[in-house]
Amino acid sequence: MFDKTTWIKLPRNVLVGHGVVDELSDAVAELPFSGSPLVVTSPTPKRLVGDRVCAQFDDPATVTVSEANFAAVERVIDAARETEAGFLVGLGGGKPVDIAKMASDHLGRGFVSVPTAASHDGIVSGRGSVPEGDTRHSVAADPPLAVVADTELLAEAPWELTTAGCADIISNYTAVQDWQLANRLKNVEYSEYAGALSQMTAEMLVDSADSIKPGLEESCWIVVKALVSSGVAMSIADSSRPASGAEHLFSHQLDRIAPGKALHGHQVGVGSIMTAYLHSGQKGQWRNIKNALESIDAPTTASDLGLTADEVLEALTTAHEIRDRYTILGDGVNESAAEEVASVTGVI
Ligand SMILES: NC(=O)C1=CN([C@@H]2O[C@H](COP(=O)(O)OP(=O)(O)OC[C@H]3O[C@@H](n4cnc5c(N)ncnc54)[C@H](OP(=O)(O)O)[C@@H]3O)[C@@H](O)[C@H]2O)C=CC1
Ligand SMILES: O=C(CO)COP(=O)(O)O
Ligand SMILES: [Zn+2]
Repeated sequence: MFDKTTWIKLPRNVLVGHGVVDELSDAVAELPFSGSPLVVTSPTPKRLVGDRVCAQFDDPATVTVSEANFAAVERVIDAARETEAGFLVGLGGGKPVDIAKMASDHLGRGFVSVPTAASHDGIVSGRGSVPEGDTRHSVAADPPLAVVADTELLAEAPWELTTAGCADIISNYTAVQDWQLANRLKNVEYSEYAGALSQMTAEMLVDSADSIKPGLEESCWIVVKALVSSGVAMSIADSSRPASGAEHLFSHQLDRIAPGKALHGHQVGVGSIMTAYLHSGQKGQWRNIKNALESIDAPTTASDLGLTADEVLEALTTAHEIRDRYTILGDGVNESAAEEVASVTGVI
């Protein structure tokens, strides 16, 4: 008997464009929600666009979070219960969106993602990432039922947030290579469809690199579409594998060693340069990844990230301990090999 079952959870309405934040209530009206939302946001997005969002609903409650942690998720769960919110709106960067996502998953109430920064693919995906103890990587959580990405707002956000989103997508190259390697060596289940979608997303972004420039609203359009596509690849795989390999392990380890120094996307971009080298050596595609990152003005070195060489080397040699996910790092890169890859690629 054929006994394979796949359950792919995807957003239903995805709005991307100039001024679409004012269409949030229309996007929501089509969804199986009732009542008013709880708007989960953080200080800057609240100041920038909170009133425009709240004005579209009947007396919505708001929770402002400033840290991504489980206490904040609990606070949001309590507020949603107290206010009998019908659904949650995550308004902001990855932090409030993830907190809303985790709380809505716990409550079994839907949520809508309204990103104000195109900083990584978590704004779309069925993955939630809230640090707990030593854990930094994402866990499964229901994806947003709608994503409303206003390119006018996103284009006004600091440019580095957008380049971080680009770098998160460029890192899909090495994530897919790691996934294929794990399939060959460890028989890890691999989805051709999700792998191809993720790789194509990275290729399309790199092909558009010339159109990705600060102040150009079209750049945000390109990046958001790529983030959506990467999120879909993760939903198809029911795993972050298509978009997260050794370069993400390196970034998660940096979040423990040197917290708050650099953005997620920027860290994975630099990680991707090094893990591409580990995959294929001098003649491999690490130069293409580095060139692509340079062309959009994303960091390519330890000092661009505000990190010391020692921090990079420590993260690279210990990244394999982050989670049970087989990658090119195998059972660990030793110190001299780490120094070689980081110096040949110009990271240190
Ligand atoms: N779910 C997933 O798969 C993933 C989740 N993550 C998580 O996402 C978070 C990081 O995401 P990131 O977006 O960088 O983090 P934040 O939400 O912290 O946003 C970064 C900064 O940008 C500010 N900001 C947001 N929008 C604007 C805007 N339009 N204009 C000016 N400033 C703005 C924020 O302000 P303020 O300080 O007021 O919030 C904050 O200071 C982490 O918690 C990480 O764990 C990361 C990768 C993947
Ligand atoms: O950031 C992600 C994909 O870009 C999620 O990956 P992790 O599961 O490693 O947190
Ligand atoms: Zn990522």
